[in-house]
Amino acid sequence: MQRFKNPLFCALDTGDLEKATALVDALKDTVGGFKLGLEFFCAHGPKGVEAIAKRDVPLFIDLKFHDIPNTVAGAMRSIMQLNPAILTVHAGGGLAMMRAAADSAADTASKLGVKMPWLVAVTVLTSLDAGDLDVLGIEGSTHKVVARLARLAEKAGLDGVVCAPHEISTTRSVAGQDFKLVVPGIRPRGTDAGDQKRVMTPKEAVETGATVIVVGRPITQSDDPVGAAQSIIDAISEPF
Ligand SMILES: O=c1ccn([C@@H]2O[C@H](COP(=O)(O)O)[C@@H](O)[C@H]2O)c(=O)[nH]1
Repeated sequence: MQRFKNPLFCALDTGDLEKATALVDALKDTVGGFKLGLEFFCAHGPKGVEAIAKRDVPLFIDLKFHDIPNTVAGAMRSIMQLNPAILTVHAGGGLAMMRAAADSAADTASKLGVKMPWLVAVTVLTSLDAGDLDVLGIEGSTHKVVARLARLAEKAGLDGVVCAPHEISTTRSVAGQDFKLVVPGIRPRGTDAGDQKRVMTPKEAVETGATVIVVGRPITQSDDPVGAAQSIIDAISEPF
């Protein structure tokens, strides 16, 4: 049995709690879950997350932890109190940091008696392209870098990675079949890419093998968020 009713997670990138809760109430029967990120968490913290969690929806808390192993292990103990379904760290924090995160999450889940969330590592942000990697002094294509970081995340015991749709096939070829591929950078045809540089349509991403697709602005900034979400679900013809 799959963990979520469908692969679509809606990113609630807002500091407005009323707007976020209204979107959850409107969309909860349509989408598979909701992603709360830095903007929401910096504005409302754990209490804001609890207000959303009360709606009994799967929550992806996307804080992309990136620090020394001891600090990330502590952050993981704290965030696990909110019973998330998915959590993120940055793969660039390295093997020891990712191992510390995985160990801390597993230990805390067992102490709290809650289900272990999927712990996934951000590889190369979807807002970056080959030119940006070059400027950062990172050698190799986005495919090579994502594959390298995915192998490292798997070795650290993580459940999967966050990658752009373009790297789904490469990542699948270097990691196990159960490895989760959480994929932002999703744009229904005709919608604005904004700051995203590596984008694909929902249908292409799911057909290529995304486990979860993350869509924010094309839904939340639409005049009809429920209609926008439903048309994404309709476009993903394969059963999840
Ligand atoms: O590489 C990454 C990692 C995370 N994200 C997050 O996904 C959503 C995408 O929102 P859109 O409005 O659909 O662009 C957003 O919350 C990001 O923080 C990402 O885009 N890329």
